[in-house]
Amino acid sequence: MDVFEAAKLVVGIDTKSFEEAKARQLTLTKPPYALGALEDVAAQICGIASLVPARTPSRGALAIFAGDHGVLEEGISPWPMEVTAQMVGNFLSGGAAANVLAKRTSTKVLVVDVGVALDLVPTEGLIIQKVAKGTSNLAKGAAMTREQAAKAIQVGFDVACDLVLDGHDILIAGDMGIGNTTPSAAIVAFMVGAPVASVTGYGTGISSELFEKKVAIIESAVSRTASSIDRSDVLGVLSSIGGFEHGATVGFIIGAAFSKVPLVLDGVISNSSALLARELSPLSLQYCFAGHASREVGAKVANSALGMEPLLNLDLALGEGSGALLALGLIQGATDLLADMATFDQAGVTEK
Ligand SMILES: Cc1cc2ncn([C@H]3O[C@H](COP(=O)(O)O)[C@@H](O)[C@H]3O)c2cc1C
Ligand SMILES: O=C(O)c1cccnc1
Repeated sequence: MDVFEAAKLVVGIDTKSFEEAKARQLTLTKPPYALGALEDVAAQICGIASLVPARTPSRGALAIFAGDHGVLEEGISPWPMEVTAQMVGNFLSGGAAANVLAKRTSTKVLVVDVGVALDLVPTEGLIIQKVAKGTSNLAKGAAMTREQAAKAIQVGFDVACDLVLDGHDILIAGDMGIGNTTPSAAIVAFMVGAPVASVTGYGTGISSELFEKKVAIIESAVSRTASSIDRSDVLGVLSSIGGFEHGATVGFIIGAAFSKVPLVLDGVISNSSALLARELSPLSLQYCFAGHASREVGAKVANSALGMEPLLNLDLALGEGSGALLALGLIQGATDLLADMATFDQAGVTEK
């Protein structure tokens, strides 16, 4: 299905189930609201499932969207481009942080090559849907064409729908792409209208000198974009300052909402992408959880602009889906609590 058509068909979560879940929390053997944010998480899961109590999501799937970035030639990351492809190999052989955390929650790990510069060998667990071999350098002009942006969004949407058809009941957004905190900060600055320096982070750990350079490059790309593109023009924004991972993540978010399954956002790549998904499909955000507050400052700014409270704050600065995977256990626990705790009546506990 065409993702842009699907985006218009996304419906909001079931508010009746959401409210019913909130009411049920008050009947469980605990002081009112004692489970804090977990009560909201469980209610949101019930709203998504249109069922109270909802079944706990137990078949998670992490899609790691991988792509390269032409802007790397400006020296905005200390790591060479080939690390993207090398890390794809690491994901496929199970050695990355995301693999270790995915194993703990029996989450399937899928790598989607949406624009890695090097040719990858077809392997089990790898989907090759290269839009191009890396983006163009956004410091010099548009990062991609509008057609490429649309193609990346479609890839992410298709991956989400296929995973749900395969029986996955919660999706996790991951990323791999050396240099990708640069387009992420550019997207946040442009979409939120915040000063670039206030949304740019240190990525993989850059020096303060490199940070100044990163800010200057993003500032010039954002002002080039602002002169000709409107915030509601998602293809325009992506083509000007985005990455293929961002495009795919936009589609992945819409695909989850269209398929009525929850999706856990990770760090600054998925948070910035969610700002774009909101333009195409505002209701799709009702299916999203902010997994964590990344150390990358743009992630925090994006989450607050989206009105989302991150579930964890662990000072992670990794991406890959790592923070979202950690939040998955928490979402599962919250859903279990609503379903399995005894009520005051059942347990014979006196209510105040
Ligand atoms: C070995 C390694 C593993 C990673 N896993 C995720 N990232 C993360 O760091 C990169 C973004 O940071 P920057 O914009 O500073 O390059 C992305 O690849 C992201 O997925 C990694 C980076 C490295 C080096
Ligand atoms: O916020 C993130 O996900 C992040 C931070 C640093 C490097 N890569 C990703």
